[in-house]
Amino acid sequence: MAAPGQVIGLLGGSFDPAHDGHVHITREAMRRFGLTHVWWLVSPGNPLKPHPPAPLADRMARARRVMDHPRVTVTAIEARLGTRYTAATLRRLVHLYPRTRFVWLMGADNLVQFDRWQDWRWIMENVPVGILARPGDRIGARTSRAARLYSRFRLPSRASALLGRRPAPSWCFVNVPMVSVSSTMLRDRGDWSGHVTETR
Ligand SMILES: Nc1ncnc2c1ncn2[C@@H]1O[C@H](COP(=O)(O)OP(=O)(O)OP(=O)(O)O)[C@@H](O)[C@H]1O
Ligand SMILES: O=C(O)c1ccc[n+]([C@@H]2O[C@H](COP(=O)([O-])O)[C@@H](O)[C@H]2O)c1
Repeated sequence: MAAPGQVIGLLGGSFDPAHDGHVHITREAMRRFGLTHVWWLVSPGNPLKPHPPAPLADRMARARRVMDHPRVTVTAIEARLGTRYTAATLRRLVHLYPRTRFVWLMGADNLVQFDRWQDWRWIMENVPVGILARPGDRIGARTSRAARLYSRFRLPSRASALLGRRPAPSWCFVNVPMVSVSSTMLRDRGDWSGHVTETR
């Protein structure tokens, strides 16, 4: 699945459902962070979210319809590995693919609460992190605890293309054009409730 020399961006998410915002940040991340590939890690369930998402098979099917790019793979690898926490997933991937470079990708909203993630410092210290602007979260992200504690490891956005080749800790925030869609918005509009009412 991964080959030596590749620089693979990992976009973890509930994808409940996948939408144009995910597609947009994936394309921007490939361009800005010098990634050769991106994997969408469709999560068995975000450990911080109280309600379980739609069935994994439905979210995978929708994600594969929405994201059509030869260098993007939609995968349920966390379900296969039996991991739910990102640090555990990354530990396994780094072990399985020692000659591949990984970059953890996330929207700015996740940097705001990153210090609540399990072993978040391990993530910062072992895998470069690429952060993409999201409506409403740009300032909160840049002033977050994680951003402050790791401020001296921040790569300036003009050097973002180097992120995937740098040793951790290294993180970079890029101010990409923003798309305001969210899965919450789509669920609230009734556009998605797994296989039961999906119309697309
Ligand atoms: N419009 C967007 N702009 C920037 N980042 C986004 C956007 N939508 C999702 N992301 C990022 O994609 C990753 C996966 O997101 P997720 O599947 O939780 O979608 P979501 O729209 O945030 O869902 P929900 O509304 O249910 O919280 C996260 O890192 C999130 O920050
Ligand atoms: O590891 C953690 O503690 C942790 C806490 C919250 C979220 N995550 C991961 O962050 C990614 C985005 O989650 P979500 O639900 O906002 O799409 C997804 O891969 C989750 O598994 C991970």
